[in-house]
Amino acid sequence: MLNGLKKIGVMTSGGDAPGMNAAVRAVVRACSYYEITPCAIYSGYQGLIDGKIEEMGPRSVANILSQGGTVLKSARCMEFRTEEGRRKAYEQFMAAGLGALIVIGGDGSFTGARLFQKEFGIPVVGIPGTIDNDIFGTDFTIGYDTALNTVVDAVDKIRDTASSHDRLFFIEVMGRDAGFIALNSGIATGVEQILIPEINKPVEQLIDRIRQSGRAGKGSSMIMVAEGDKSGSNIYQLADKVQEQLPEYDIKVTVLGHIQRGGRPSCSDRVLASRLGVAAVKSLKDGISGVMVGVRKGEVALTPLEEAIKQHNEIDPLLLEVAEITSI
Ligand SMILES: Nc1ncnc2c1ncn2[C@@H]1O[C@H](COP(=O)(O)OP(=O)(O)O)[C@@H](O)[C@H]1O
Ligand SMILES: O=P(O)(O)OC[C@H]1O[C@](O)(COP(=O)(O)O)[C@@H](O)[C@@H]1O
Ligand SMILES: [Mg+2]
Repeated sequence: MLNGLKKIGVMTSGGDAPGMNAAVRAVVRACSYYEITPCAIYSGYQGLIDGKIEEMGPRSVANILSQGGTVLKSARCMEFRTEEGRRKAYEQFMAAGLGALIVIGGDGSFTGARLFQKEFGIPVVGIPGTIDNDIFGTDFTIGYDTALNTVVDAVDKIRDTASSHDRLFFIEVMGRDAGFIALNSGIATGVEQILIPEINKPVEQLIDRIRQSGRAGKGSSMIMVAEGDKSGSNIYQLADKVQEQLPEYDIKVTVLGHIQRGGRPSCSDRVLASRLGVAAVKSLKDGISGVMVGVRKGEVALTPLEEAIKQHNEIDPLLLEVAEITSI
């Protein structure tokens, strides 16, 4: 026990992501290593408000490293968005004797954590866990690599049937606000077009490119669409618009959905989660809070939560160029 820090609470919050368990395990084991008592807070901020808090030890996290989902459960909690909800959470936090909080989640969870620190002086540290990879201050978020592999596996299968029937497929992947999954998995699967929220591509341009692909001798085509793309009001409407202009094409739509959030974490995600879990505990132990732990250029790096929330990772234009060049 250092700096008078006796107990750290850890929770997972927002959309779950493969590798969250590996992060929980690392936090719990690092706490035990530094003689701090780790406490599980179940179901995110909702569990904190409801006092679902339990002491853990190194054996409580046995065999969760390789499991998808989160053993701590996750939630989207409206009540924590209110001052009253956060006060209830504070009361439970103090009643459990906690001295600091580690939140594994996305930008929304970090916004809540920052408010919690600001309003009640609770030291908080964030660990980026979301498949979307849309958190500023880290090159990779926990769950992203696994989700990419899941998408690549699924899209390869779709390519088999698309090419057997000479069909045009629209495939929707997750990414409410960000196109990282779509862009990278799209390059990896050789799709013909990639639509992402960061780039506004007019439907007419998309149709021209599909026609060009046809003229170039392509029998099948796949269009990767990030959930947050605004080319149509949704992927079905977009496919309908294209079908109107290209009646000769046999068009199908596949929405990959929550399959992308499940499954055993990849090796990269397990290592990333382990590194960040340990780094989060070390940071609190050293008296540093109000930050997110991430990895930049291969090194663990701390970013003020405020920056992690407000800023956004940019799409690499060179990747867009690679997608364009390799799909002709
Ligand atoms: N502006 C906010 N103020 C307080 N709490 C918030 C805020 N935004 C999000 N949260 C809390 O964080 C939870 C997770 O946020 P959400 O955006 O759903 O997921 P993620 O953390 O993955 O981005 C929310 O359900 C809510 O409890
Ligand atoms: O299961 P839900 O709550 O519908 O969440 C779906 C969302 O999960 C995400 O994959 C991740 O979102 P968060 O990181 O904000 O939790 C989004 O791209 C997607 O819109
Ligand atoms: Mg989010």
